Amino acid sequence: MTGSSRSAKDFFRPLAVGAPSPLTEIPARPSRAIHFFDPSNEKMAAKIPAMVGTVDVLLGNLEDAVKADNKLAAREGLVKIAKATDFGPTQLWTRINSLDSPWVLDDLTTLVPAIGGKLDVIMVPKVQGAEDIHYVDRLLAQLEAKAGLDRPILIHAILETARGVANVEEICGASPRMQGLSLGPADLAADRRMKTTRVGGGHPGYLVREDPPRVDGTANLEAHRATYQQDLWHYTIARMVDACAMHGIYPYYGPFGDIADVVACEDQFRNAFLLGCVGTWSLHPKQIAIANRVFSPSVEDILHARRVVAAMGDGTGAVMLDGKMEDDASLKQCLVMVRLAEELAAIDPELKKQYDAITVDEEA
Ligand SMILES: CC(=O)SCCNC(=O)CCNC(=O)[C@H](O)C(C)(C)COP(=O)(O)OP(=O)(O)OC[C@H]1O[C@@H](n2cnc3c(N)ncnc32)[C@H](O)[C@@H]1OP(=O)(O)O
Ligand SMILES: CC(=O)C(=O)O
Ligand SMILES: [Mg+2]
Repeated sequence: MTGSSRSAKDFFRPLAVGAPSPLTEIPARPSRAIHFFDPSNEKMAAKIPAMVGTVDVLLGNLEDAVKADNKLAAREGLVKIAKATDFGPTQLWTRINSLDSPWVLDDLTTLVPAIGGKLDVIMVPKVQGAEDIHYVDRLLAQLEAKAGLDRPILIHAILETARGVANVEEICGASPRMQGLSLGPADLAADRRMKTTRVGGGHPGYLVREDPPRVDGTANLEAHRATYQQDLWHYTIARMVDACAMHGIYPYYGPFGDIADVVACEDQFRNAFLLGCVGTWSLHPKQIAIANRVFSPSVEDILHARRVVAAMGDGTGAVMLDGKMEDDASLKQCLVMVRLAEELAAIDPELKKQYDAITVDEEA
């Protein structure tokens, strides 16, 4: 409840008479790829029904990347697609326009009555602090009550301003609707006055160089020295992950704009996965497979995790496995993997087959 002006006993009370009760726990629904589409782009929109079941989240984007002249068409297009499509296991999200824009009020007052029953999560861009979440929270409660919705729509915030990063913990704890956070590297870079011009990913100038070799104690500054590119986003992602974990919500990478560079995209996604993110964005259909692969634990990882679980028995003490010590803390890490695999297997039959084929030899 950090940063909220509500007292502890009021935190889970609905913010409007007749609004659905807030959730006390955010469900861990698989969301490896949040796939963006522009509902005003007829060609793109026509592909969406066939993508149901192939991606964990479909997100109708109304904000940046949608032309100002197309804002109304995007909103109406999303309503049309949502009404006409059975999303089955796939979640439907939207990214509304920023809270200071001329479009956001109509976004919310149109979408909630029209398709609120189908919308799982509303992504709010350029969130600066808890006050932005409080505003959306109350408005959603009023709109949900009016529309007679029986479950609350969740909120996902994009971390894309310096103030937002500084306030990350209070943003995560601002409402029981908070589902998660995504990194917004493009707007964040601009807001911080970083000197990059890319959408996510690394930069060749952001590096460390190995020390010069020394000859008789003297540095040879003419010698070749390897350089290692560093991750521009490590600090922000690490802050996001901690803030989300602290509040029981979910962190995500964000967009990787170099669509052609699938290798660097995979690396960036994997760094985020290893640091604790549960998913990422996909801007182009070819990024979906990358995200699904990266954000699903590998068969090798699950085999190892299950072996540790089997070897640890009741989960206390310490054992040796393959020459390494395993104990209560490594068991907990393995259980994170095993539980994630179970959640993913429940919605991904191909992955289920792979995980089911793993046999754990308890003597090994
Ligand atoms: C910083 C931020 O805010 S990031 C979030 C905002 N940005 C976005 O949402 C961008 C979403 N993606 C896009 O707009 C597009 O993918 C672009 C502009 C990046 C590339 O588009 P194109 O040049 O058309 O890509 P490309 O030619 O490879 O497309 C191949 C096919 O996939 C379709 N396609 C492309 N992107 C998508 C998508 N996101 N969803 C569904 N279909 C798509 C195209 O319509 C095309 O269909 P076709 O084969 O029938 O002609
Ligand atoms: C994700 C996003 O909106 C940004 O990078 O600005
Ligand atoms: Mg942005």
